Amino acid sequence: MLYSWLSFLNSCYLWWHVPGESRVSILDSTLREGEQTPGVVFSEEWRVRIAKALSDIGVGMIEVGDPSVAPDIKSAIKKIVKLKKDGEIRSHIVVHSRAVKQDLENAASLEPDRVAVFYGVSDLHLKHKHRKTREEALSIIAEMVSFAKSHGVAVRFTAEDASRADLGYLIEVVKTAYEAGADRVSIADTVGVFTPDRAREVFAKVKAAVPGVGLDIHAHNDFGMAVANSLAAVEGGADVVHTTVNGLGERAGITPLQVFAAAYYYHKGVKLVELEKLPEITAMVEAASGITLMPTYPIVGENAFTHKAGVHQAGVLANPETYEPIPPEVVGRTRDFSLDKYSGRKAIQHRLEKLGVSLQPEALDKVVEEVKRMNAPRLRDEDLLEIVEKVSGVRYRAIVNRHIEAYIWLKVANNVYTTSVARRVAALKNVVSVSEITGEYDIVVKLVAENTEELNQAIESIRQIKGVASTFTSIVLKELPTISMQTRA
Ligand SMILES: CC(=O)SCCNC(=O)CCNC(=O)[C@H](O)C(C)(C)COP(=O)(O)OP(=O)(O)OC[C@H]1O[C@@H](n2cnc3c(N)ncnc32)[C@H](O)[C@@H]1OP(=O)(O)O
Ligand SMILES: O=C(O)CCC(=O)C(=O)O
Ligand SMILES: [Mg+2]
Repeated sequence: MLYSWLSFLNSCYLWWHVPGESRVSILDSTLREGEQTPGVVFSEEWRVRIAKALSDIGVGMIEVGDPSVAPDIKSAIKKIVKLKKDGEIRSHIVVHSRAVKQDLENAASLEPDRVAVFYGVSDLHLKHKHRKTREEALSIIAEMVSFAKSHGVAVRFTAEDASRADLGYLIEVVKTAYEAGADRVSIADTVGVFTPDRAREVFAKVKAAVPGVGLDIHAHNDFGMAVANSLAAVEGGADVVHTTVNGLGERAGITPLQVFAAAYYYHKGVKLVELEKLPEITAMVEAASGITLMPTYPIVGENAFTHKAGVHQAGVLANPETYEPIPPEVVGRTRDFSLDKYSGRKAIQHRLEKLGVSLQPEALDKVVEEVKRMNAPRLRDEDLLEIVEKVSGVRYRAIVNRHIEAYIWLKVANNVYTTSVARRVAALKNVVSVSEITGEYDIVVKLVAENTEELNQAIESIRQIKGVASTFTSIVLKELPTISMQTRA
């Protein structure tokens, strides 16, 4: 009960990281930028599930798509907005739109919390895409922002390709959008050319020139710097960071939610979302998008908390901080060791102890030698036990039966002499042992059969014995070696 209250308070706190606050919050664009990943389309059902999951982990804003792109996107946005109105989603809902009146009307008609109007502001975009001068663009931006605003929604203006725009002109753009009614402006690094220093500088200068405006960083990952640039933009004055789950998006994608949130926690000590739920949402978006992460992916990749080199493994066994930036549990992960020729005595001994095997130093040395000779990738527990068996001559692996073994628990009817029933059972074919016992049952019988048909017949024969009131059958799946078996070998 206490836990669910704490969890509820935590999610309120996370959700409250919304614009207008001086704190940083996340805008997740998996449903808009993420669906711009080549090969990805989300079904309506996935869109709604992803939106709920993002809200549940405490994302401040969710960019749900552009309804003018396709009918299914519009229909899913309607469902998501309804869930927001019904209180099932707490994040602010943001709808994307070109600076086109018809598109803006379409976006605003869905009654999201905010409409985001984008327009390219670099000379490249102005000349080749929009075929407009800088001055013409300023008046289009002012007109479209105030048009959107007149529909009763909050408005963000996105300065597309801002990182390649002239900084003086970018500041004019931000002022224009702000004065026309956009309380937030997204400074987009559309082709990922920011460096952390430049991102920090641009955000600081824009913020100094237009102090009242809230600033978003939308960082593409073309040179692998999206997370670093987003952190630097925050230092410069951004208070909303755009992310996608698993870093989906155009080309190399944008800032991955999981990596940014974990890095922010490491560097600033603040949890922007419920970090321990990150593996869950990672798997959800992998399933929805059909794009699986490479094992070395930070934070949520399979190897992110797995140690291989013996020196690392020994260090981690002494103190995990030696080779881990944050404890895996913080982000819902667990630590693992990959054993192969790179492992040393400590890691191998540790794994064997976990398997319940304790070796003398000389035997351990032999096992380590054998592991190093093998040149095999990633030993499974079964492989390691096989090596130990080879070295020691002792059987450690579970014995999987080729025939069927079962235990039959019998209840004897009232006023029937238990031993007379036990004797009759003992005389049957397939019976290995019969014991009279205390407790809920009176007799336990061990049976061995070649197949299920034979087992079934044996159980039937037991049931037909006069005085047997009821039976309960347990089939043996695996038999483990006992200390006495190990000593015998
Ligand atoms: C950096 C980003 O990711 S911003 C988000 C980009 N989002 C999208 O592209 C959404 C998916 N796009 C689509 O479904 C379609 O391109 C639509 C529905 C938006 C437009 O389709 P069409 O009308 O057939 O136009 P088409 O795609 O051929 O060309 C884009 C047109 O939009 C114009 N345009 C581009 N950006 C903007 C903008 N921000 N505001 C207004 N017009 C714009 C282009 O100049 C071009 O117009 P033109 O035909 O006069 O040259
Ligand atoms: O709307 C935004 O903030 C960003 C638009 C976009 O996807 C981009 O410029 O890369
Ligand atoms: Mg983008």
